[in-house]
Parts: sequence; structure tokens; C-alpha cells
Amino acid sequence: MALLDVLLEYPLTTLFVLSTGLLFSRCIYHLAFHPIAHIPGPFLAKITSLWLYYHAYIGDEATIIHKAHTEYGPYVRVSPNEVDISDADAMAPIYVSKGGFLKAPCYANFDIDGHKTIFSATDVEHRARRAKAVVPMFSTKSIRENEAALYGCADRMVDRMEEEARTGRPVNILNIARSLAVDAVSTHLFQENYNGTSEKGPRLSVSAFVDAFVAVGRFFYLPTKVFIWLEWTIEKCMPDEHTATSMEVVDKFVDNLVDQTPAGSSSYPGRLIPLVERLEVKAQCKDLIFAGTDSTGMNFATLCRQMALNPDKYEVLRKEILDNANAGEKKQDVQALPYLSAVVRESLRISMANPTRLPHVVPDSGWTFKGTNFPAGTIVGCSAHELHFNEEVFPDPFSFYPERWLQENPEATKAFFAFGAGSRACIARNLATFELYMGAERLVERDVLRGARACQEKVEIYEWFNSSVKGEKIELVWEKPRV
Ligand code: HEM
Repeated sequence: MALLDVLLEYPLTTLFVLSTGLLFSRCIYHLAFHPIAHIPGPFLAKITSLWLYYHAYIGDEATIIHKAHTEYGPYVRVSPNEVDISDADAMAPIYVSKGGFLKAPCYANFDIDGHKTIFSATDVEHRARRAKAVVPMFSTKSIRENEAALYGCADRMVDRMEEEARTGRPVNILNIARSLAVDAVSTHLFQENYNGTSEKGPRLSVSAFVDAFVAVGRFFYLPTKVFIWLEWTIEKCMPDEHTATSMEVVDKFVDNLVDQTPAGSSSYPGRLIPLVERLEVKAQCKDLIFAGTDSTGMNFATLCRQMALNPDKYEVLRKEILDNANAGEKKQDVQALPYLSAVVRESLRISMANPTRLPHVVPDSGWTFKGTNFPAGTIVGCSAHELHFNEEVFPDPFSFYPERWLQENPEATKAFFAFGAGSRACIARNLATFELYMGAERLVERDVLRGARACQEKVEIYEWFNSSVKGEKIELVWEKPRV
């Protein structure tokens, strides 16, 4: 009774002592008794998820986790219940075998307008119904049948780059690469060209919309309820005119597209209309505009920048492409050209369009990997940053060196993670790869990159789920403007 009297007499002190005690015992639990207490990691990451939230927010997640791997080895506990694995052998069990582990619940933070998308859905059945309807559009056959329209997009992109190069001012090739990407996605999947390549402004009309989704990556790991609340607060307290305008432009494009698409049409929205309500079809289309514009844009801009930085490699590529163009009956499909293939792969390896972990959940049966136990419910994953910059597999990993792909190299092939892996790997990898090949082919054929110089010494990024280029520019300048 006496203790109770003391506690009631000093309520604030009591509250403080109780909450400190609770917090302390929670830390002890996470450090010593949690089912993954045996996995090493930074002290703060072991006791609280705030460590991961913070590094995701400031955009140095991949770098800081890399440092932790050098200290702790291939498994790093990055939050009380989450492990980052820097071993390519882990890709098969996590992402591939028997459909792989399920995506982690935090993918719900990428839902659009309250709808689960093909990308964000964690439920296999939910995703499968929608994906089955649209997956034929991503086949090589379907892309080949639409080749002429897609090359039209590439030609307009080259015209635009040539026109901007002539000004003698720095040219934001990220903007131009994004315009190719949005045109290719809309032309092929929506059967309606967004026409980004014909825009004249310094920033593509779709860019602020895309960047707003990219910025969701800052909060990727937050519990979804917290995320929704935070997003709402940011929108209300810090409205951004650019983003609002861009959202409106994209909404209008998608509204018209979906409202005018008849059920049974062979386009992407037409295939979804019989299955789900139109509001969801619109959300699925917006998801493609985001996913398709951002990653392909970043990769194509990286390819152009690397060609400008490496004139000797550019000459090798140009010779291969011109020889092929003049080969008459022996002309090969561009995707069979070895040096171009190596340039595309190396750009995908080095671009860091998606640098961080793709988190999945260990199933009820638990998982033992190379003698280490990961209990059911643990979130595990690999990242492109760890796999692509592993110097044992890719010597001098930060250098652009297409030649590393010219010889058979099973270790490098195994570690290639640009599109993820397994059943949830990028649904559009054929389309994205085709865009990179045809864009490069057309640019090099017309010799547009000759004389281009990279303006930035280094392209710095926020290491979010989809990386964001600091300053939103990757610039080249043509010192002797092309005539
Ligand atoms: C070079 C360009 C691209 C790269 C590097 C890329 C990368 C990725 C990666 C890493 C994933 C796996 C994400 C995860 O498991 O969490 C993914 C999934 C996805 N991507 Fe891409 N992507 C590219 C282009 C595209 C394009 C052009 C589109 C749409 C037109 C697209 C649509 C999607 C969708 C819908 C998913 C979810 C697939 C699923 O979960 O079933 N991507 N992409």
C-alpha cells in the first residue's frame, strides 16, 4: 500500500520510471532474447527500427548497411526483426524457389489511391489475377509486333537530344531519358502516346508525379498506418504546387485513357477493365507510369553519361552498331550484339535505379541458410547495392567496364539483380531492356553523343527504394555545339 501511495503521489515520476523500465526491458529483449538476437548488427538497429527509418529517410541506407556488412559479415540485422543479406546464394530461396517468400507488408506504402497494385500487392492470389491478364503484353513477341511504334519513340528522343545539344547549354539527359521511357510505356501498354519527347520545358510534365512516388521510398519501412497519417499531414502542411500540377496532368491523361477504353480492348487498361473496378484500373496505370518512367529513365541516362565519360568504349560500340547496320543479309537483331549487350548490362549494374533491399518475409516453416536460422516472420532481403558492388564478383566495382560481361561469368550473372529475381521480378524487364537497346542503337547510329562531356563529376543519389538523383539532373554539355 505504501508503494502505491508513493506512486500516486508522484504521477509524473511514476510514468517516467515505468516507461523507462518498459523501454529498457524491450531493449534487453531485442538484444538477448529476440528470435534473431544471434544476427549481428549495429547496436541501435538491434534495439529499434528508428535506426532503419532514419537512414531510409536521409537516403544513405545502402551505404550505411554496406559499412555494417564490412564490419559484421554477410548477415546484418538492420532493425529488430529485419536482416540484410549480402550473399547472392540467398536470392534463390528468398525470391525464386517455389515462388519465393512473400513480399513484406511495408510494400503497402506503395499502394496507389488506396488500391493494391501489381507491384505493391503482397497477396499472391490478388496479384496473380491481375498479372495474368496483362503479362502477355510484356512478352518479346508482343514487343516485337509493336517495334515500329517503339522505334518512333526512340527517334523522337534522339531528335530532342540533338536539338538540345545544339544550344551549347547543359542538357539534362535524365529528363530526356524519362521522356523516352514514358512514351514507350504509354505507346506500348496504353496504345496512346504520352508524348513526353515533344515537350519543350526543362522538366517533363510527368516528372513531379514520378518524383512524389519515388519519395515514398523515404518512408518505405514505416508501418502503413503511420505512413498514411504522415503522407496526409505532409500533403496538408507542405503542399507542393509542382507536384499537384503534375499529379493533375497524369490524372487527366489516365482518366481519359481509362474512360475511353472499351472493355475487351487489348490494351493494358482494356485487359483489366473486365476484372476490377475502373478506379483500380486507373491506379494500376499510374503505377506503370511511375515504375516505367523512373527506372528506365535512370538506366538510360546512366548509359548516355557513361558513353560520354568513356569515348573509347563509345567508339567500340559505334563500330559494332554501324557494322551491323551495314551487314546486309547478315544483320543481326540488336539484342544479339555482344558489345551493346555488355553496355546495357553494365549500365543496369551500375545505375543503382533500385539500390536497396527487396524485403520479403520468412514463411511459417522458418528458413535455415548456410547454417544460420531465420525464424518465421523475419524480414530478409538482398540489395542491388551489395550484390552489384561486390568486388570479388565485379573487380573495381564502381568503374564502368562493359568488357566484364563479354566472357561467360556465372558468378556475375548470378549476382545480377537490377530487375529483382523470381516470381516478383520486374514484370516489364523485356520492355525495359528493349527500350535501352533501341535507344542506344538510335543514339549511336546518329552519333549524337559525340563531343558530349559529363557536367557532374559524380551523380549523387538518395538511396531510396527507387533512387532519386540529387538535384534531379544528369547533365551533358556539347562544347562544340552540333550543327
Ligand atoms: C530498366 C528499367 C527497370 C528496372 C531496373 C526495374 C526494376 C524493377 C525491380 C527491381 C522490381 C522488383 C521490385 C521488388 O521485388 O520489390 C520491379 C518490379 C516491377 N516493375 Fe520494374 N523496372 C524497370 C522497368 C519497368 C517498367 C518499364 C515497368 C512498367 C511498364 C515496370 C513495372 C514493374 C512492375 C509492375 C513491377 C512489380 C512486379 C511484381 O511484383 O509482380 N518496371 N522492377
